[in-house]
Amino acid sequence: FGEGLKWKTNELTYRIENYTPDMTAAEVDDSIEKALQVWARVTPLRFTRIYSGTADIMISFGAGSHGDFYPFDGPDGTLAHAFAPSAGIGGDAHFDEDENFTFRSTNGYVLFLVAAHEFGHSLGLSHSSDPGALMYPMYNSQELLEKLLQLSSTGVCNT
Ligand SMILES: COc1ccc(S(=O)(=O)[C@H](CC(=O)O)C(F)F)cc1
Ligand SMILES: [Ca+2]
Ligand SMILES: [Zn+2]
Ligand SMILES: [Zn+2]
Repeated sequence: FGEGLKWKTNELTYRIENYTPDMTAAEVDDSIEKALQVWARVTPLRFTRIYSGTADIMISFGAGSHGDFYPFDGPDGTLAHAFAPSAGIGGDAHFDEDENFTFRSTNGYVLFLVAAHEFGHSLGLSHSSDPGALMYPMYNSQELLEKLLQLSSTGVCNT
């Protein structure tokens, strides 16, 4: 949505406003953190979690119409959406509560993958035509998951 904008600072805050019953809170926190780390490794950006007030990236789960002009569509179809950088709703990421999000298993959508993709939008990226790319608008989990995991795992070992 409105890609092409860029954040004016490298210090971004994020806030997890609510949780999905599909996973434990710790798994949601971990998926979000890892998804942000993927971008922190390839950009000068740093992400700080806050627990109240308005963060640059407000993360929430909702189903159907959830307060913006892009109501979700029930199970499958759109899994989530995110807004390009700007004040207010800019940068926010919404996840379709009607999806079954999982932590690592393949039955359902891996939240880490979906979040990493959505945060790409939150950072102003648009879609890639390369089917192996994270920003490819289709969810092909296995290949993406391996690619991201080794990416983020290498990130862990050398930091
Ligand atoms: C790999 O991560 C995602 C792939 C596809 C989607 S999506 O099917 O919800 C996508 C929304 C988006 O591109 O963010 C679609 F266009 F609706 C979200 C995350
Ligand atoms: Ca959906
Ligand atoms: Zn929304
Ligand atoms: Zn996308």
